[in-house]
Amino acid sequence: MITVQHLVKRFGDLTVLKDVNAEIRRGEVVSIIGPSGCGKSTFLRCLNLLEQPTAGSITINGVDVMDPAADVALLRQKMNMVFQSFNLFSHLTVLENLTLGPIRLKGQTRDQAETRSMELLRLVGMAEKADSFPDELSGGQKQRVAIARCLAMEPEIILFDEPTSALDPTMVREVLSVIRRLARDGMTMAIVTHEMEFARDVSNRVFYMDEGVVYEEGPPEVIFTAPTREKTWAFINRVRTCSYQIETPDYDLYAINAQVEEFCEKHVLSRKLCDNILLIIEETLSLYRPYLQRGPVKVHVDYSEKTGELKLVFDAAPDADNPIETAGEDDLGSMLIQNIARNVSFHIDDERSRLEMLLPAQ
Ligand SMILES: Nc1ncnc2c1ncn2[C@@H]1O[C@H](COP(=O)(O)OP(=O)(O)OP(=O)(O)O)[C@@H](O)[C@H]1O
Repeated sequence: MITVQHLVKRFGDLTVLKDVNAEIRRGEVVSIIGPSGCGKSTFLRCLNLLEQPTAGSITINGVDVMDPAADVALLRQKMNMVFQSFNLFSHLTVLENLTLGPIRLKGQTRDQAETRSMELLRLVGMAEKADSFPDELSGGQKQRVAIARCLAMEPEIILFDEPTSALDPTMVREVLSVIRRLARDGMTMAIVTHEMEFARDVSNRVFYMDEGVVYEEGPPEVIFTAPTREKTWAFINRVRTCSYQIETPDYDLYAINAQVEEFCEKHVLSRKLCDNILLIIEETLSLYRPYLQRGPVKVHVDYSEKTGELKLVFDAAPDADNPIETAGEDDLGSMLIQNIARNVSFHIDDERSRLEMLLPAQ
């Protein structure tokens, strides 16, 4: 339904979107997540030309929206947007906020527009407030009215730009329930959100944005539990991380230990976990000693606040073999590592080899 290719957006010297490629299909609910400032809202605003893209192409049902001859008003009806700050007209009643667009832009009669608007207000639980003014409503109520107003334009897709960021928790729930209801009814939606649990259970697909691109995309069960790329994993798990580079076989283990202890104290990790990290690093580095002649080994310690798990990654030259396998099953160090660590895995790609393992919190 919507195809985005090589989308670039610059603000002066700042390149926010470097090369965004994405597709949103009819009936899909896509959540867009990612660190603050990575360009999620900019991406959404480019889709309906609230921001003019610098380069690239966007098509909706095969129609190029960046064609200078494109009807931007019609496009915005098809891809209607719900904003964080509601954007209701404060001098109009709730009902008038809904009927304005259909009367002015879609040529509906007042009667037609009011009948449909009342149905939509019922859908979002706001019919009772039809004659109220926006200032008389809570934030959650305003946002539900804004969603009904958006629906009144019969969009093909709704773009939600952080629809709950300005709301307190009870109101977040009422707005999310309305969005869930629309998802059940098969509405196509793209939702920029910081509500991870919601993104997880409402979407068919999740885009994780980072570095100016859709860095990883997939079904929520993959993105939220087993993302394949490093930054997605770190974001999802709210990872605290530290790294050390070991250059020679005569590395200073005391200095590394002191840094690990400091990291553990800072993140209030248990004494036992800290001792296990120290032990595993010491044993693994000693297995890596022969490779240190050829190049450095980097040690990453990643602690996930969310799962309470600690991941250790040893990153070496691509010609390094799995040092645990090389040492053999009878090696004491290798036995210790296998006893304490879980999910020990070893991968090689063109540039690096990586030995990864998880240490349980308890
Ligand atoms: N109109 C603008 N002019 C200049 N810079 C802008 C403009 N709009 C956005 N930016 C910058 O672009 C970057 C991306 O902003 P954007 O709001 O798209 O990020 P985001 O991922 O939605 O962030 P958040 O999750 O914090 O809302 C930020 O550095 C922001 O300051």
